[in-house]
Amino acid sequence: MKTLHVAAAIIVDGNRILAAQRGYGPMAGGWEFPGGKLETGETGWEACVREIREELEVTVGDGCHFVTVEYDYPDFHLSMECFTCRIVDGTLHLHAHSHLRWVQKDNLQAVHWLPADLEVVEKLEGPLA
Ligand SMILES: Nc1nc2c([nH]c(=O)n2[C@H]2C[C@H](O)[C@@H](COP(=O)(O)OP(=O)(O)OP(=O)(O)O)O2)c(=O)[nH]1
Repeated sequence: MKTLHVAAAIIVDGNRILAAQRGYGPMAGGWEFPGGKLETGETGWEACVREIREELEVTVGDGCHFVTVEYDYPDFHLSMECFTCRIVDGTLHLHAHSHLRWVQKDNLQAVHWLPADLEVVEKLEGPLA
């Protein structure tokens, strides 16, 4: 089974986290942490910063590795490095998603996360997040 290497941003603003709804493809409608596939030679964090600029037109900083999710979808394996970070420059715009929503940390189940993201959400709800 092929493996997709993805970097995702857990963008934090106080008690809120940014959730993005996929607007196209087989997982359209599901909510995720914005990000995308690593390009050759990139670190996870470099890919995260690039993808967030491309998708949302903002620069993220203060990246801190939070978790790497290993998840088997029916047709591929997902290896997803997730970084907590914050917006340090720019204003949010929608390019790759249909909606954005700031979700309170204590109400993360308010949106329907993609299956691989549930592990991240559970960890964010835990005492050490
Ligand atoms: N960015 C992101 N992708 C996720 C998350 N959870 C999850 O299962 N995925 C999956 C969806 C996609 O199959 C893959 C990410 O790839 P991607 O964002 O480049 O999406 P894509 O293949 O549709 O992109 P593209 O080549 O059309 O630009 O990982 C998440 O929280 N963030």
